[in-house]
Amino acid sequence: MEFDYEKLVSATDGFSPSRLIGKGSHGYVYEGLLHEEHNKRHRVVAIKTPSLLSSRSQPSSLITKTEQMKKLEDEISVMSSLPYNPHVLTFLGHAEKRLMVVEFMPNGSLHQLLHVSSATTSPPTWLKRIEIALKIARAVHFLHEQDILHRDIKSDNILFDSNWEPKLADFGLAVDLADKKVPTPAGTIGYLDPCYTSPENLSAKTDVYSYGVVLLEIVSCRKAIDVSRSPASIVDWAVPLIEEGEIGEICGGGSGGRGSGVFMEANLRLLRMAARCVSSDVESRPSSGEIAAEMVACLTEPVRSLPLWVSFFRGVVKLKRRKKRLRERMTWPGQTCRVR
Ligand SMILES: Nc1ncnc2c1ncn2[C@@H]1O[C@H](COP(=O)(O)OP(=O)(O)OP(=O)(O)O)[C@@H](O)[C@H]1O
Repeated sequence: MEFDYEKLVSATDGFSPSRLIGKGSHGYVYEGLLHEEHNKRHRVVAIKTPSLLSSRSQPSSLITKTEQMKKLEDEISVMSSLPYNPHVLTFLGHAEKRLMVVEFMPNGSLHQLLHVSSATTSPPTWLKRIEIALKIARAVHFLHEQDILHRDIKSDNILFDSNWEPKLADFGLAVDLADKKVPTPAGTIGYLDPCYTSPENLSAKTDVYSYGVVLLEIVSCRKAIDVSRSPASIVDWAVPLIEEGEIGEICGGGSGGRGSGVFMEANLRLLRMAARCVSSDVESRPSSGEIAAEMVACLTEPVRSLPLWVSFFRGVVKLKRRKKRLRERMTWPGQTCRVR
């Protein structure tokens, strides 16, 4: 959808600092209030601009301006080509390819949820976290099916909507393989595939590496790079532990899955897959489709072992009832009988 440029400017009160949500390396994101003619309602959206368009931004060099405009144009082009997917940030439109309108995500990022909020509150339960991982695996698989590579999968780029549904966002580095352009390697340190050293090395497995890092982050609640620890890289820390089968330390970070028996088997499978994702042998990494399927299997694993628990508890309840009935039958007025 094409928006009127001036309408978007006024939706942000002229790029008012009070509407600024955040700053990226190439642009600013504002909260905008759009008046929708068809239903006479207001809708909150997020509006992304190259930072030079913001009235209070520092003057930029010509190269930087061109680069910023180009990056946003590319992002608009990729996002507008995508069909709707519930796990991908929804593109709503643009104005002159200089402003991009997307759905507003009011609940912050996965990075905040795992690493910032956890300073005051405990991180989400194991099940919740693995559900997030599954949804993002589906988002990546969806993109790969459309021949799109994201190139910047990280917990900062997984945002939560008003229902706390996670969505993959920030397509600033995304590449449409149909365009046959080979961009120079780019990404975020800590998530960037070390095998992606030249443009020709780019493949879907580059995204798989970054996803593997996010999965390690989700399971362990440890940052991708944590300079206060040794080794600082989550990959260098977790992979040897996974190879030795010592996953207790990795799973100890969050609540609800601390190596407890029911989840242990699922955690082991998840972590083995994460280790395959970040393998230096690119060919041995799973495809995004395989990841999504394995995630489903891991999520159903604890549920499959539930019948065992359920029948155990049913057995205990039945036994208690039987004892109670027996006690009632064997008890006469003035006489007690002990049934163990
Ligand atoms: N649709 C949205 N709703 C709410 N907040 C958003 C939305 N999109 C981005 N943000 C927030 O705005 C900030 C800037 O986002 P943006 O995608 O431009 O850059 P980034 O991911 O921080 O950086 P970079 O582009 O350098 O990777 C981030 O804090 C992000 O969480």
